Amino acid sequence: MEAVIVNNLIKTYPAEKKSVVKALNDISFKVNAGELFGVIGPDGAGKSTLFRILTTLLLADSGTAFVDGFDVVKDYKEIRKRVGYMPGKFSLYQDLSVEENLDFFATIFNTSIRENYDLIKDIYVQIAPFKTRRAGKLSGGMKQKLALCCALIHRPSVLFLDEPTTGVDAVSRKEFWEMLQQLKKQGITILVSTPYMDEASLCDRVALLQNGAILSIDKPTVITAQFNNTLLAVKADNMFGLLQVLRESGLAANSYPFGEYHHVVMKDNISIEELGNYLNQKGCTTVNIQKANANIEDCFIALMRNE
Ligand SMILES: Nc1ncnc2c1ncn2[C@@H]1O[C@H](COP(=O)(O)OP(=O)(O)OP(=O)(O)O)[C@@H](O)[C@H]1O
Repeated sequence: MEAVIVNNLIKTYPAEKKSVVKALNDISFKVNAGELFGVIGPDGAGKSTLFRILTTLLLADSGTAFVDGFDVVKDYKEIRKRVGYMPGKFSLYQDLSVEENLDFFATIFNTSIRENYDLIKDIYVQIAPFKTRRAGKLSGGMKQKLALCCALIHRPSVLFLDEPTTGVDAVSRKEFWEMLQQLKKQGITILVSTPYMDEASLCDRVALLQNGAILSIDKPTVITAQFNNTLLAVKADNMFGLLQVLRESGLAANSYPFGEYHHVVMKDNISIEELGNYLNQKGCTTVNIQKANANIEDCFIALMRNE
């Protein structure tokens, strides 16, 4: 069964000089019940707009969407009972304590912390030592855990997490994804948006979103397997100079900084030796060339160029 169905959603916002921004440009997709589904895209791709439409906080210009079988427009009251939503910006009451925030969210959903404690227990024990601390005085990682507890306290069947790991340190990010895997085991469908491409591999399936359009949608391993150019990781003493030489060479279809290397997407008929010789001729020193495996970021860059 599908937990989310999106058909031809279009959403525009008014922009300057009577023009419009197409935040969602006719997108369609489905999410299966129990899936951990990632919406991956840079700032401005349309992630928040999509989540706000699916959680009934915003109306689309056209198209239809269903969550848990209910129409986001006609059945918005039913959907609000069934979804948990963690918005991108910290949305809890800064002046209420950890415990008071949780109690508040439980009360507005007509439930209690006790009733659903088993669902949040593993997350809540991590913030319980600070339960009397005001939410505004928590660290970023703790705020994120509290927000997740509040989004779960009414036992939603579909959970929407909008950029939950943005601005959170690497350790907390890892812990957060482990928590999502545990929630998935409890049968909750999870839609999570993120600008961090490395998080794609932690999802069952992902939609790559750019300028309101889906560039690709599949299992992360299927998307990376579709990258069919030779990809090289290249390093030299002068990385800035190396990038310029690569871009002027005409040997690469694309080249871009990637961690401590530059990734180079080779043109079909060019060998690694040819590239190495060319770089040496052009005065690049201590050149190191290795074959690389494309990850989601490489695929995203390639798909964006094709667009
Ligand atoms: N209320 C608004 N009025 C005008 N334009 C908007 C409004 N909200 C969003 N936009 C524009 O719509 C596009 C999509 O924005 P959206 O916030 O959905 O993207 P996002 O992927 O969530 O990125 P971000 O992380 O930057 O919020 C962007 O170009 C944004 O500037």
